[in-house]
Formats: sequence, structure tokens, C-alpha cells
Amino acid sequence: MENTFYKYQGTGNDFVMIDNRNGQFPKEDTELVAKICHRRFGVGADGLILLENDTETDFRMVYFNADGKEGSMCGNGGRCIVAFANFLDVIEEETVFNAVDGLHKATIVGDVVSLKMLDVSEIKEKSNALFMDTGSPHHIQLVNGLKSFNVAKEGARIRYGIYGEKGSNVNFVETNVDGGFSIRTYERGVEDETLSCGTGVTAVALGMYHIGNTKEKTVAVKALGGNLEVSFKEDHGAYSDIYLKGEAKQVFKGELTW
Ligand SMILES: N[C@H](CCC[C@H](N)C(=O)O)C(=O)O
Repeated sequence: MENTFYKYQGTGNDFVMIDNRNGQFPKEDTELVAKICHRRFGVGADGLILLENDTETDFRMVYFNADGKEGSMCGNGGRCIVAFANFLDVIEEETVFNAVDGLHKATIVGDVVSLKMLDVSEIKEKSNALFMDTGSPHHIQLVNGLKSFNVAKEGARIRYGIYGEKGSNVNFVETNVDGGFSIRTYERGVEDETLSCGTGVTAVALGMYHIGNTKEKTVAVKALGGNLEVSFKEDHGAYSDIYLKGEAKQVFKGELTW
């Protein structure tokens, strides 16, 4: 069945997942990808991900944002594709795969995927905000009253106003009583708030450590769609062995009839 697709979600960040090891998916068709991701005219998803063959690793992840354009790294999508590769018997519990930002190690135990993220060597401090690249660009801003904050409006303003056409993902963060953090993210390419953003959660954990808002190197981050954990090593402001951990689940299977 060559048009089979699967749907996965990782803490509420949802993806159409396609096994493209035969190379038949027309990935240059931006309109088609956008249509598949559209929540009224298509399947509905924050992004579409292809699992492809790779010469040097177990597989290659090719990620498209909901607007149909190839995106930068997607942390939740990375966790979901590990679950998909395990489901397809491409991998067992451990893997190394290739993505747009380079190699990623990962492990899967049950529904929980732990994904190694890109090292981060530079965190820019801006007035009232931080900026870093965790595979995707992320602006981070502390706010009060996160629950009622207008993420879509403020996110869009910052994404276009400060970062222009190329843009950035924009994260708003608040400290919880237990010492962890809550996050809401405006995603570039989706151009709206999503329920979770893995590279954003990673950026928030590193950012909060960087400015001394936590002393822990294992940080709990609550997104609207679920909880994630980020662990890392730090040496003179350089971050390595960064792992993003949380659930990734297959939710349904269908046939595309384009
Ligand atoms: N949802 C993704 C981020 C996608 C990045 C994308 N919005 C871009 O800037 O190209 C994540 O879990 O990390």
C-alpha cells in the first residue's frame, strides 16, 4: 500500500509520518505537503516527516513544517520518528540517525524516547530574552501569567518583528513551584502556537540553567501537551550530551488519496 501514512504525537506535537524508503513520496510538492498537514483540507498535523534510507546511519529524517517547506530540526518529530523506526523494525532499542542538523543518537523504552540533541555553544543574551539554536532557532522570554498569555499574538509579533522573514520560534516560560518550568511556544512554519516544541523545550532548559534560574542539569519542562525532561552537561557555557526525553505515540494509520 504505497500511500499509507501514520500519525504520531509527541506531547501533543503531531506529525504525519511516511515510510519513504522507496523514495516515491513527491517531497518537492510544497502545496501537497501543506494540504496533507491542513486541519480542514487534509489529515491535519504540525508537520510531515519522511523516514528515508541513509548510507551511514539507520535512517534519515526529512521534516516539513505545516506550511509544506522543509524545516530545521524538530525535537518532538525526532522522538516520533524513532518510535516509527522501531515500529517498522528498522531499529531495535538504540539508534543513530541523520537529520537536517546532523547525527542523532536515541533510545526507545516502551513509549518513551530519549533523543540526543545538537550541542549548543552559544546562548545570546538579549534585553529581557535569550536566543539560541538547538537545531532550530529559539527566542526565549520569561513572562508572568503564562496561562492567560496571548502566545499567538506576541509570538507572531516577535517572530516577524525581531527576526524578520527567516524568523524564529518563540518560547514563553514561567517557573513552577516545584522548580521546573512551564512553556508555551509559537512555532515558525506552523505560524501559530503548538502544544509542545521539543527544540524549544530543550532551549528553555538550557536557557534557565544559563541564567541561574535552576542549578539542576536535569530539568522538567511542562508543555501544554505533556511533560518532557532535558538533561545535559555544561562546561564554561558550552552544552553537550543534551537529551530530550518523553513519550512518543502512534495514534492512527490511513491511506492518502491525493
Ligand atoms: N516542533 C519542532 C520544532 C520545529 C521547528 C520548526 N518550527 C522550524 O523552525 O523550522 C520541535 O519539536 O522541535
